[in-house]
Amino acid sequence: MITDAARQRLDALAKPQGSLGRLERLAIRLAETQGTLAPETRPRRLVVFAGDHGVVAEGVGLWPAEVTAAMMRLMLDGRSTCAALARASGTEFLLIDAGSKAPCFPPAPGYRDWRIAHGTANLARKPAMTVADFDAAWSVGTRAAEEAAADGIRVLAIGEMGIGNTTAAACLAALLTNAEPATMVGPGAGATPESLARKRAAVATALTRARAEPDPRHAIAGLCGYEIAAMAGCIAAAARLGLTMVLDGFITGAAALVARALEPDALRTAIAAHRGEEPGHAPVLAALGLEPFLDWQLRLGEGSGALLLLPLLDAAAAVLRDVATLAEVTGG
Ligand SMILES: O=C(O)c1ccc[n+]([C@@H]2O[C@H](COP(=O)([O-])O)[C@@H](O)[C@H]2O)c1
Ligand SMILES: Cc1cc2nc[nH]c2cc1C
Repeated sequence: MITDAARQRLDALAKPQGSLGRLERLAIRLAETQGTLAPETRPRRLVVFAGDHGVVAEGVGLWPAEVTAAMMRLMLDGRSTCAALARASGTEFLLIDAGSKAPCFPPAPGYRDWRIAHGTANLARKPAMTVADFDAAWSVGTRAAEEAAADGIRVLAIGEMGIGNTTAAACLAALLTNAEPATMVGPGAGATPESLARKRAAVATALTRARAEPDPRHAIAGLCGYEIAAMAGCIAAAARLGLTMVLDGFITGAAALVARALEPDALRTAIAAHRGEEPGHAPVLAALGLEPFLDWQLRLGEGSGALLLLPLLDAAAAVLRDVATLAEVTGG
């Protein structure tokens, strides 16, 4: 099995066993995702899925929905954090609009306007989307993964942008881990005590409705976001296609829960980049059974945490590939 082979190779290298610490665990996980002791980390691509959220009308956060479009514009101009970090790590960048309220931007190589709708319904009042729209958004993600595979991408970093999406993610995380809703609610992109109280109330109301829904797809669709559904579809498809995927933060984690709920093998090639500051992220990762590799107090989103792991992924691959074994050195 590849896990044992990778462990044996790392133990045989010209270094004290285990001396590269957690880099060795990353090397093993990377080898597992590609089924080889010579994994590749390039070419690679960051896909950021965008969407807007009707629940913003409840006053659940600090920022207006217009910030989603403003950040998308900045991403396309190459001036957002994720655009800068993608350049710094030699990673292609693609922005996929699955359901934002943004204006139509001019066609650009790094931009796909694959919108299913222009924002979700307010999940505190009614289901966020229909199952048909959920399936359509899932297919947007499938298409993104298939395009990446066709382009020869080996590592797909996955992230999102969407004002209000920590509320949707908190709902999905509570539903799919069976947690108390309040444990999944945090400040997101910023909060006041009042906005936090409104967010807790919105999540509790939506959860009561979703938990009464006998069909899991209906329950999920009623809480979801277009970018979250698209990420879930992308994760499931990337697993099927054998693409190594690097997952970003709390919202991406919630999408991974959705993916696994609908396709049990969806995390076969997934690596969790980091454990972030949002309080629900750690329990989500625990439920996913994924070990986060960075603990850097991140809470940005945009795939930023996934991009930060990529140089370490290069390092892990280089160790597996380039370091001699002790037997080669000693001739034994
Ligand atoms: O990735 C994370 O863990 C993360 C944690 C907090 C906030 N965010 C980002 O902030 C936005 C959502 O925050 P909010 O408060 O509007 O729900 C969205 O664009 C996310 O990318 C992301
Ligand atoms: C400025 C800003 C940038 C972001 N990037 C991802 N989520 C975000 C939320 C805000 C508010």
